[in-house]
Amino acid sequence: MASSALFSPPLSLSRTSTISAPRSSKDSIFLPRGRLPSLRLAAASAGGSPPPPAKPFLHVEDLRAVIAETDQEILRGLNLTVNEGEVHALMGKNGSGKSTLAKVLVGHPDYKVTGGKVVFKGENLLEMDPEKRSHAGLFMSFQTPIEIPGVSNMDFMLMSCNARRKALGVPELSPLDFWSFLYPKLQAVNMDPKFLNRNVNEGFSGGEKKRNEILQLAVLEADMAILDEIDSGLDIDALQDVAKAVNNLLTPRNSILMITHYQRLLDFIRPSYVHIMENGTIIKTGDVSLASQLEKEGYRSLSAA
Ligand SMILES: Nc1ncnc2c1ncn2[C@@H]1O[C@H](COP(=O)(O)OP(=O)(O)OP(=O)(O)O)[C@@H](O)[C@H]1O
Repeated sequence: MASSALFSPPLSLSRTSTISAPRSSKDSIFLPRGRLPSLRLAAASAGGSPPPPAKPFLHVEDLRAVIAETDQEILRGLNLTVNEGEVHALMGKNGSGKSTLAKVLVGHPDYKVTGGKVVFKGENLLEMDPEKRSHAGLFMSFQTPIEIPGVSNMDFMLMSCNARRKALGVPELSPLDFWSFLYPKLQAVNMDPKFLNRNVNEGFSGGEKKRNEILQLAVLEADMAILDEIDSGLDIDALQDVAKAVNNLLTPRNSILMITHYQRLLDFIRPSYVHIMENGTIIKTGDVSLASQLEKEGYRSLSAA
């Protein structure tokens, strides 16, 4: 199976077998995800019943990983917890290990885990093969999405969708049913249906590839999406379309870890937390103001060194 099929992930069929249409028509681009923690606190201090405790989705503890071929260590004792319903942004200088973390989490064979643990929805993620991770609800959108010559986009999405349904014991969709399932998602991503007849990502522009990644995410209904620089190569309209589509997919029961270099993405998809990575570990965590500080003062102001 093509690697992107292995790493492109799954849906939460446990909660619904279809993705609902965009929640709000009038552009939920600016959904206040970043306010999740403070809303919890506000509810508690207002004397209402305390909100249920946050449910950990992804728990990474002291994670160490090397490049399989050379044994060069890239992840050096990384800790991270993403709870259900949260959006986390991961920032950091070039080469700090952000994409490596993402690829290690989905089980990319270029890397070997040498220490630590990763629990995803209560299960040991590191014991699962990449396909099982996908079926468990983990999705990764690659920084440079791969092309799959000879496989039409439509066939690829239908196969990926039905592979997960099969794994979860949910009835597979016929091509006709799949079209009804897919059409609102195409609209949410503002993508021309003609891209479905082309081979996966073949000849797509950078922006078209990113939209296609988000369409895959919508089709697979992942519980947790790791989005590696979905903003790179997008013009401002495409960035807004993609951000809007991502926001429309967000519910209180799924989570996002998005890797980015730029605050502008965080203006559209508001994170609950921002983490700064350096030299294979997270050196600082804060709210979205960390990204503003970076924008103004650069990484030198935050460096652990
Ligand atoms: N498969 C590999 N083979 C060789 N070196 C690798 C491999 N994967 C990662 N590296 C190296 O590991 C380091 C971290 O790379 P990674 O892509 O994770 O950084 P990043 O923080 O995502 O960078 P950027 O912001 O530039 O995308 C880099 O020095 C990179 O060259």
